[in-house]
Amino acid sequence: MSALPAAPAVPVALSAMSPSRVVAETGRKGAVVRGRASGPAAASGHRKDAVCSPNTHVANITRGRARSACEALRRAPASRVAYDQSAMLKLLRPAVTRILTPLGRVLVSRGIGPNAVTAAGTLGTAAAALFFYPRGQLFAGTMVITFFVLADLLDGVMARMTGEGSTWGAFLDSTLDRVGDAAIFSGLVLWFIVSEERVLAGVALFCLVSGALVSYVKARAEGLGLTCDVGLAERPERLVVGLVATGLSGLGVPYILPAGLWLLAAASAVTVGQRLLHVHRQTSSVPPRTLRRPGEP
Ligand SMILES: CCCCCCCC/C=C\CCCCCCCC(=O)OC[C@H](COP(=O)(O)OP(=O)(O)OC[C@H]1O[C@@H](n2ccc(N)nc2=O)[C@H](O)[C@@H]1O)OC(=O)CCCCCCC/C=C\CCCCCCCC
Ligand SMILES: O=P([O-])([O-])O[C@@H]1[C@@H](O)[C@H](O)[C@@H](O)[C@H](O)[C@@H]1O
Ligand SMILES: [Mg+2]
Repeated sequence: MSALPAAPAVPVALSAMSPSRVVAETGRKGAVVRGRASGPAAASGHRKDAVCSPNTHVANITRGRARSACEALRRAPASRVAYDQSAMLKLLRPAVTRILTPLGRVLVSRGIGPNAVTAAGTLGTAAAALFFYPRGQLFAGTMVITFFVLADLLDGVMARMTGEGSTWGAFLDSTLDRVGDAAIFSGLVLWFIVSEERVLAGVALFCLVSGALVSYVKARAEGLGLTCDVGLAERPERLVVGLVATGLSGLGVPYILPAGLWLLAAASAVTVGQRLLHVHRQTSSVPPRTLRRPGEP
């Protein structure tokens, strides 16, 4: 996930930017393309920032790659490019970062690196989900999973703090997230099978698959040099809805788990649709030869 510009991002007359004025700001995960637009957009006093290749960390942005994504955006009609359709929980990131920073410092001072935290977080999440959930220990499982899943925020904090962020770290972080998510929803599927709740087993399976699809669409789009940082239910939203519903159900709250899972299934499906549309809008206005496949110069 990436930090968005502090002020609300608004559509900007990107076509008014000259490539030389497009600057890929790095140093945080999202690269923000900043330009001075002229015309009505400038007169309105709106910020002239557009998130460009937002899921790409500085370590894995080459200037050419950033430029290719920016070019794609630049060619798209401004009115058809949505810049800020992202989910709301990322607004909590600065506060969460402040809270986790002291812990990150302690770990770093003991020689623990971000990749170790990424791996430990995934191992803990997967083990807890596959141990507690199939036994119906939904509250205990949720508490342990919540503890480990927060490592996904801590690793990024540590990477930024130490300047040890790496392309491998970014890749590992995203890949292991898929393992953790799959374990959480597989644990629930197994529990529903054991308790003969076939419909809910199907809904949990749908959440697993659609959540993975949400992430895949974004990764594939970004691999092609496009942007896809949009959607109602990004990973933090999916986790909060899934874990709160499961945890409360474990405490005996009736109907909360089916309600949460159905909500999550619908929100994930909508998010896949939003992302497909976002990518389609970009591709329909970009000549095919400007799209790069990974590995192509
Ligand atoms: C009764 C109602 C109770 C309600 C309780 C609600 C509680 C909610 C509590 C907390 C919510 C916190 C949400 C925080 C959201 C923050 C938003 C955000 O942006 O999150 C993103 C994170 C991490 O994403 P990512 O991994 O992409 O970013 P990083 O910063 O980690 O990495 C960035 C770059 O760093 C580099 N790097 C990283 C790692 C590495 N090894 N090397 C590297 O180089 C690399 O370049 C990276 O690209 O997203 C998450 O997905 C984590 C979300 C956690 C959600 C918590 C869910 C828990 C919620 C509730 C559980 C409560 C259950 C209660 C039950 C009942 C109680 C009575
Ligand atoms: O696409 P999505 O699943 O909502 O969210 C994604 C996370 O799940 C992934 O682990 C992270 O590294 C990506 O940056 C992205 O934000
Ligand atoms: Mg992380």
